[in-house]
Amino acid sequence: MYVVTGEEMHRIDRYTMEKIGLSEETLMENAGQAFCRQLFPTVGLEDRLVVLIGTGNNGGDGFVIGRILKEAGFLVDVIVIPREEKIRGTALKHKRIFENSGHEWITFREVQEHFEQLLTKYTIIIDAMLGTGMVGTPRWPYSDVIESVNGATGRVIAVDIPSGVTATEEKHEVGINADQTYTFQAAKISNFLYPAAFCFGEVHILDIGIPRIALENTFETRKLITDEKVKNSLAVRKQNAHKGVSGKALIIGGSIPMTGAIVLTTGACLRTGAGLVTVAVPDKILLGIAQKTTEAMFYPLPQKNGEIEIIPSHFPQDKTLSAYDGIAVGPGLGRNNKHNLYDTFNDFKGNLVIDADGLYHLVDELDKWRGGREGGPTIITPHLGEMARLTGKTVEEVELQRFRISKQFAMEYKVYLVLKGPFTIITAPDGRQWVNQTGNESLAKGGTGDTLTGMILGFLLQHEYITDAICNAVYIHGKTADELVKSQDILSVTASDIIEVLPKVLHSSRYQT
Ligand SMILES: NC(=O)C1=CN([C@@H]2O[C@H](COP(=O)(O)OP(=O)(O)OC[C@H]3O[C@@H](n4cnc5c(N)ncnc54)[C@H](O)[C@@H]3O)[C@@H](O)[C@H]2O)[C@@H](O)CC1
Ligand SMILES: Nc1ncnc2c1ncn2[C@@H]1O[C@H](COP(=O)(O)OP(=O)(O)O)[C@@H](O)[C@H]1O
Ligand SMILES: [K+]
Repeated sequence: MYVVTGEEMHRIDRYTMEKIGLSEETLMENAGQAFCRQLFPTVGLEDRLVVLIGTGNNGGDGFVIGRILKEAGFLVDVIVIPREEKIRGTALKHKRIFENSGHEWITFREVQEHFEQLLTKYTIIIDAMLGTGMVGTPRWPYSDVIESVNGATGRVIAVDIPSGVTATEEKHEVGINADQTYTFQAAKISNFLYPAAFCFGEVHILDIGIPRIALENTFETRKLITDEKVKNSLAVRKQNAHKGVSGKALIIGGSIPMTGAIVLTTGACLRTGAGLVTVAVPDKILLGIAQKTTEAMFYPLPQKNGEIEIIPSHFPQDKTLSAYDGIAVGPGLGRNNKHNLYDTFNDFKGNLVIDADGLYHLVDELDKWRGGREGGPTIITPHLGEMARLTGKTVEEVELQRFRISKQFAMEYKVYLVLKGPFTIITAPDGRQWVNQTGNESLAKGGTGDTLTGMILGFLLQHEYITDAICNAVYIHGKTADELVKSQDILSVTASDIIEVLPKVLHSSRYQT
């Protein structure tokens, strides 16, 4: 399942037409047919439907949908919003097919005076006005129609994308608030960017017969993490495994005011398969942490200002770091001391995960990190605020362009970047991206990110491919929240709950059918 911009989708369409030879007319017919196949089980003969049609190919899809619904005997009105003569090209062909089949449509001008009143009679409103070809903000009369539809009571289903929303990382002013969006062939990028994401409602991605090669050959990969991908890529453990080959993890952090974070990271790391976990914390808080992490071992360090110092002499590569396969640094680390992350970890050969306060300190040494470190891969897991700090942008700027900004950063600093939040985006140093769809707002609570860090580290120790490990951790993390809200109020979920249900969710993800 791919995620595309409008421009990329147009390139894919062109490839399909020019290189493969499927005509636009056929694709439009397929799109309308696929839309109706999805719609039919949800409509009854008592429903009153309306299809709102625009000038472009989105409107062309609307004529196909209108024709199929009328042929099937549904009560459906078709309203052309712009002036009729503006309809051209393939959309015009399908308008003629609609008319030649003996069906009638009306113009918006005819009903403009009582349009809002008219909308109240429809139980289903199909929005085929503006698609991925829209530029800027919707002009009149679309602007008024969008407002009226948003005030109507019927179920609103957007064709391909809610009208008014662009398939870009640009801010949109006004858009249809759809209950459902039936989108064609690939998810559209704005589906995962707020506030546009609010407009989409429940999304269904429908196959309209564009061959896979057209997608693979025409844009750089941006994909959804699917249930199937996770199921097929979860790590397995060999029968003759022992703790020494199941991954040795070192988790660095914890401070006097923040003891819980590292407990959560450690718990999650163990629950995702780590063979041995060692926790590096200030000696003064070791005992308290030890009481909560039965299986962990400890690497106590002198505390200064209630925190540890990450400097090469505290973590010598040959005597200490070389014993570990993976390291996570940052949970509860604190911000009082100065650290030297780059020189401490540059030669470390395993995977290095940097989170939370680790990212806070990373900002001070960013220049050194450009191009990546020498020893091995680095994974960073910022939320929007941390990403804003890393890039010197505002949170709003990052939120609007999460894909573009992640990609730029991951490629420049040669890191695997996990930009957290609803629809977490994972970017590899070569620019490939994956979008996660699991999880919910119950995760908006302190400690849930610390848990994710432990899961990422745990999976990195098990998986062959780094991107599989990260995607699977992010997906399972979200799925624990989805599982928890089935029986627990959305306000009540805690980070500890995630660790508690993790074994069950991991098991069910592995064996799901
Ligand atoms: N090209 C293809 O192969 C296929 C395209 N399909 C449909 O085609 C859509 C894309 O078609 P188009 O590229 O024609 O684009 P649209 O259908 O989004 O419409 C663009 C039209 O809207 C007008 N327009 C642009 N910006 C506007 C604004 N701000 N205010 C008012 N009017 C504006 C333009 O003058 C143009 O006529 C997709 O979303 C999808 O629904 C499907 O039929 C499947 C196949
Ligand atoms: N509204 C939301 N929907 C889905 N996931 C969310 C939402 N809010 C937060 N999350 C997830 O919860 C975690 C929060 O991480 P973070 O902000 O680092 O928390 P902390 O630092 O307190 O541990 C991330 O994995 C993020 O993707
Ligand atoms: K639309």
